[in-house]
Amino acid sequence: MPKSILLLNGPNLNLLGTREPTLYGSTTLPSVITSATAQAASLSMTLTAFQSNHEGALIDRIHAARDEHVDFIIINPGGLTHTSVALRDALLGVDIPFVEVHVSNVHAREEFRRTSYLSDKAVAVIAGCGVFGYEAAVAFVARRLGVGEKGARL
Ligand SMILES: O=C1C[C@@](O)(C(=O)O)C[C@@H](O)[C@@H]1O
Repeated sequence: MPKSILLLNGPNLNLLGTREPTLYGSTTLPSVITSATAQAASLSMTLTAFQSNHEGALIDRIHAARDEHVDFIIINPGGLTHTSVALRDALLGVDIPFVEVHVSNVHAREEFRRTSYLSDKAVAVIAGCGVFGYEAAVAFVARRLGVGEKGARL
């Protein structure tokens, strides 16, 4: 079985590419997903993507990931990063390792964006690299899982 990644995007990330472009750039979410899917395949992994503007839908998708034996989750929780105990509990509940990604540098913005309900439980946190953060996350997960690129482990 190839290793599998679930790429989750939370509220408002469907607007990526058109939303506040000075902060988030001009690359759309479908484009990010197409690239990440191809990148994962090139590293002998599968990648499934899901975006929702609804906290409960994201939680349901995380629960389903356990039944699907997903190996790693990459999540940009959007604004739920700073508010959601329930999303934290879902990720801890399924016990699937995850990487937290933010397109913008959340530490260089409003004070409330410096608090994350997920970061202390994430294997890694990537912020401020623009949409390259997703590519970095997929490459990191491959190394962590010991696939692709000579099976190097982090
Ligand atoms: O929706 C988002 C996007 C974001 O997660 C990012 O990718 O930089 C940062 C969050 O603070 C914000 O609410």
